[in-house]
Amino acid sequence: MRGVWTTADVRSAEQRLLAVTPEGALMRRAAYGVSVRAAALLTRYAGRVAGTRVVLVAGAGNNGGDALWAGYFLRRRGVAVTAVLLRPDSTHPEGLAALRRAGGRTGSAESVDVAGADLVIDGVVGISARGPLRPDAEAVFARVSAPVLAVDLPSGVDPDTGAVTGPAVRATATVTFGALKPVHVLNPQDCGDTTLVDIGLGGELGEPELRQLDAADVAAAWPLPGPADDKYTQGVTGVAAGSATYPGAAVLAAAAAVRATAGMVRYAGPAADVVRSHWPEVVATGSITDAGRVQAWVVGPGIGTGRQGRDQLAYALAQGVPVCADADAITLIAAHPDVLDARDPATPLLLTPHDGEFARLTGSAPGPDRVGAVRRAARRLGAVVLLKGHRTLVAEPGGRVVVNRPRGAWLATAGSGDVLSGVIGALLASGLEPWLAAAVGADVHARAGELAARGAPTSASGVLAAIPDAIRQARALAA
Ligand SMILES: NC(=O)C1=CN([C@@H]2O[C@H](COP(=O)(O)OP(=O)(O)OC[C@H]3O[C@@H](n4cnc5c(N)ncnc54)[C@H](OP(=O)(O)O)[C@@H]3O)[C@@H](O)[C@H]2O)[C@@H](O)CC1
Ligand SMILES: Nc1ncnc2c1ncn2[C@@H]1O[C@H](COP(=O)(O)OP(=O)(O)O)[C@@H](O)[C@H]1O
Ligand SMILES: [K+]
Repeated sequence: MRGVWTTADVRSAEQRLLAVTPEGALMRRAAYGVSVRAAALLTRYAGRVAGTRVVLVAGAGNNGGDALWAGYFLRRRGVAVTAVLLRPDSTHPEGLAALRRAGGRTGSAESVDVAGADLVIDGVVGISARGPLRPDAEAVFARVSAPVLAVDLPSGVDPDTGAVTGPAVRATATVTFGALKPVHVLNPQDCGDTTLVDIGLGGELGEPELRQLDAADVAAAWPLPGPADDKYTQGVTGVAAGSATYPGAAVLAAAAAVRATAGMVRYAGPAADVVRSHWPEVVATGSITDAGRVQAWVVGPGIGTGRQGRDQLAYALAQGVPVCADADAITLIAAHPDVLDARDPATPLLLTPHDGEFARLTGSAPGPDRVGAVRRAARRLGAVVLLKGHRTLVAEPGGRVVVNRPRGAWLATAGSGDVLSGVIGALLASGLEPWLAAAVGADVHARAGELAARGAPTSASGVLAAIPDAIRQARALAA
């Protein structure tokens, strides 16, 4: 798992490291990393490094200092460097002196030929950023047509939430230092391709704010049958979904559970005939009370919000096995919180709302601080909460949050959420703890979306069919 730390965590870790590091060493290390990435971008976009033109946009603090020092290193590679000083009176003095010493020039926003640059380096503001770009910086970036390399993070984007509430830099690439910050994983669109430069912060960082799974984490967690296994030992998934009018949700959720693991899948509900006709390996019954034993229940997709759905949910919650409550089950819990009384508090509960369901469940939309919102909801509900969206967030009551890596927006298609709940249900049935089940399920779901699409729109059935390839992909990358 990769960690992601808040700006407050990074700042205090930097303070501890600064105390034992020679003056200016960290900044030069950081800036050298920026210059290396800048040279790679120049090679890619201008075909060469020496003889190109780079414009630095430097603000008042150390972020500007990094940019100026990066300019110093680029000068040594034959690049013509000009810095726009947004706050000439409070520009980082050592960085400015170094740039000048190396033959770099400076100018005002009006005098520098920003439009003629081969690359622009954004050193306006870093982890001390508050709010959007101010008008002077906004005016400079309005004239930029070259690729932009952001120092630490794209200025104007909130470092801790990734939210954009006004003018902001949209970077081609970002070089960050010491640790990934939330902006890099919550707003990859504005960061572009992010590289992390090691400045020796590792030992100073505590618990991360967010985590990201690697293929190795997914491969290690994914249940595979072993020599001693049979269809029961791998966990039986129960799916209570769909209705006579809407059998699709039932078919998709049950089929996703079939695709995800090798054990057995039971379906219970009014779409039993349809499910059976599409997926003969599913053991289907009309009523949840006749379903037989399972090791986890998925309940909710397409069950409706009436009496029947409520009874199914209450029954599933009373069985003493983990429950993944999705779609209508979430709406039912929001409308009748007492339905949760049927659950033994020790029985894991996992909720998978989209934004609308989240608002119903908690009384307010997630808002710009999605991590804070999902973390609070998990704590209050005593459940794992998976908040859907372009980036899926999974929080557990103890506060740990995983953010998945979006792989395009292919999953924005009807029924793909039903597929996700089936996958997660199968993982719960196999015995994975709910937080990990939701996180690795979301990862494979996103991989399946990308594999199904291969550059053209896909559908929930396409995502479903690609689940085995998604699992193979994670395992191959981890090998
Ligand atoms: N510490 C270390 O060891 C290392 C640190 N490193 C580097 O230092 C960076 C942090 O530097 P920092 O703390 O000096 O602040 P920084 O982000 O440059 O902001 C400066 C000032 O900008 C202003 N400002 C705020 N919002 C704004 C906005 N929206 N638009 C425009 N201006 C805005 C605000 O001042 P104000 O104008 O509000 O008085 C603020 O004080 C970090 O990101 C990394 O790049 C690396 O070298 C590695 C080693
Ligand atoms: N723009 C997007 N980019 C990536 N994933 C998305 C996007 N929009 C939705 N998704 C994903 O697609 C799934 C949709 O689920 P849901 O809203 O329950 O739809 P449905 O009810 O039609 O199945 C979720 O896993 C969600 O995270
Ligand atoms: K920046």
